[in-house]
Formats: sequence, structure tokens, C-alpha cells
Amino acid sequence: MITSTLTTKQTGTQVMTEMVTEMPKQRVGILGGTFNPPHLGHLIIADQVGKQLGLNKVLFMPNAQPPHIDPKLAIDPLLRARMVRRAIFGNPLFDLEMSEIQRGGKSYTYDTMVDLKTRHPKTEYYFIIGGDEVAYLPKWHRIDELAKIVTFVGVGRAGYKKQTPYPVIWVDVPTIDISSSMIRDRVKRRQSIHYLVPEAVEAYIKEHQLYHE
Ligand SMILES: Nc1ncnc2c1ncn2[C@@H]1O[C@H](COP(=O)(O)OP(=O)(O)OP(=O)(O)O)[C@@H](O)[C@H]1O
Ligand SMILES: O=C(O)c1ccc[n+]([C@@H]2O[C@H](COP(=O)([O-])O)[C@@H](O)[C@H]2O)c1
Repeated sequence: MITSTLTTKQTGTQVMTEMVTEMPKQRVGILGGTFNPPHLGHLIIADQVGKQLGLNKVLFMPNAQPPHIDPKLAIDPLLRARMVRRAIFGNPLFDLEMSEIQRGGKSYTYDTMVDLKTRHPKTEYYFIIGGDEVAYLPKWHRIDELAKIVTFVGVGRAGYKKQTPYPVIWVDVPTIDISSSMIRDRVKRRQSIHYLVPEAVEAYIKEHQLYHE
């Protein structure tokens, strides 16, 4: 905010006036996920949505504990976050958002978005979800309130239905049938995951012997 002193022409009196130089409104995408591990499907949807909607940033936000999945299936959040950091490295549109991991416990999106909106009230958030997940929105914690503070962005995924009682912006992205469960399964069976995950993630999985059982 810039405050300047002006002298008005008619009265000659000195008045303080505030020339408020507003920060331009930030439009930020959030790709929340378990990222167990991150794969090319995640990178493609985040990049496509960010560019097609002209967003300032897309934040990859690994959860601490996925709300509706058996937490035992997800490896340590810090390992998942490190893989995400490696996966997004070099793309200036992308950043890592650690607030769910820092908060710990079950990562309900409503709690996270209230926290982010409180810290960044002028930012508009676009919450990106795979088309398969859109069908489950009615089951999300405090979904009616969440729908008022974020805009949902749905992206195509094989076998999804575009039906939801909540407003969703649909963005067309090339369909890529890769999932984290498929990657885990391939590692377990000693099959190649090359070109399915970024090379740095492949190296990390190998180095730390992840998903071998
Ligand atoms: N190939 C894909 N195409 C479109 N959306 C995807 C794809 N993979 C993941 N997503 C979406 O990205 C978000 C985060 O996904 P998540 O980290 O749970 O990975 P996942 O591949 O769905 O994992 P899992 O196979 O373990 O369920 C979710 O909204 C999910 O629907
Ligand atoms: O808040 C909820 O009730 C809720 C229920 C299911 C999923 N989510 C969020 O949706 C994102 C994708 O979830 P997942 O399980 O596919 O990794 C992730 O950020 C989850 O925290 C959130």
C-alpha cells in the first residue's frame, strides 16, 4: 500500500489520501493427492489445467492422511512429498504446498482451504480433481461450504461420469491411463515404470526400495 500527501486545488487544504496499489488477484490451482507415487498423469493434468485456465500457479499438495483411503496403504507423507518435489522440479508453474502434511492427521480439503483462504484472502483457488473423484464430491467433508470457497476443476479420466450437484469447470486434457496403484503394482511385479513416472521419481523409488512389499 502506498500512502501519499496531496494538496487539493479548491481548498488548498492538505489531505492524506491513500493510493492503494492492490496486488493483482492471484488465481491458483491446487492438485491435492496422495501421490503414492506421483506420475505423469498428475503432471499432465496440472500443466494442462494451469495453462488452459491461465492460472498463476498450480500447487501440488500431498495429504498427510488421505480422508477416505486406508492410511496404511500410503507411505510416509515426507517420502511422498520428496517425490513430488522431484517430479515438479523445473516447471515454474508448479510448487509444492506442504500445509496438509504440516497440519497432520486426516487431510479434509475443507479444513485446508479454510486455512489457505485465511492466509491468502485475495487468492482464488481452483481445486483440480480427476473425473473419477468428481462423482464422490457429495461424500466429502463439509462439501457445501467447501464448494463456496473453491472452484472445482474436473479433468477427464477413463470411465468417469460428468454428473455432480456441485459446479465444476471441465477441462479437456489428453486422457492418460496411469495411476499410482498401477505404478505400485508394477514395481511389486518388477515391471518397468520408465516413462510412466519422471526419471527422478523412478530413481527415488529404486534408491529407497519403495513398493517392493
Ligand atoms: N491419470 C490421471 N488422469 C486424470 N486424473 C488423475 C490421474 N491420476 C490421478 N488423477 C487425479 O489426481 C488426483 C490425485 O490423485 P492420487 O494422488 O490419488 O493418484 P491416483 O493415481 O488416483 O492414486 P491411486 O491409484 O493410488 O488411487 C485425484 O484427483 C485423481 O483423480
Ligand atoms: O475432504 C474430503 O472429504 C476429501 C475426500 C476425498 C478426497 N479428498 C481430497 O481429494 C484429493 C485427491 O484424493 P485421493 O484420495 O484421490 O488422493 C486429496 O487432496 C484428498 O485430500 C478430500
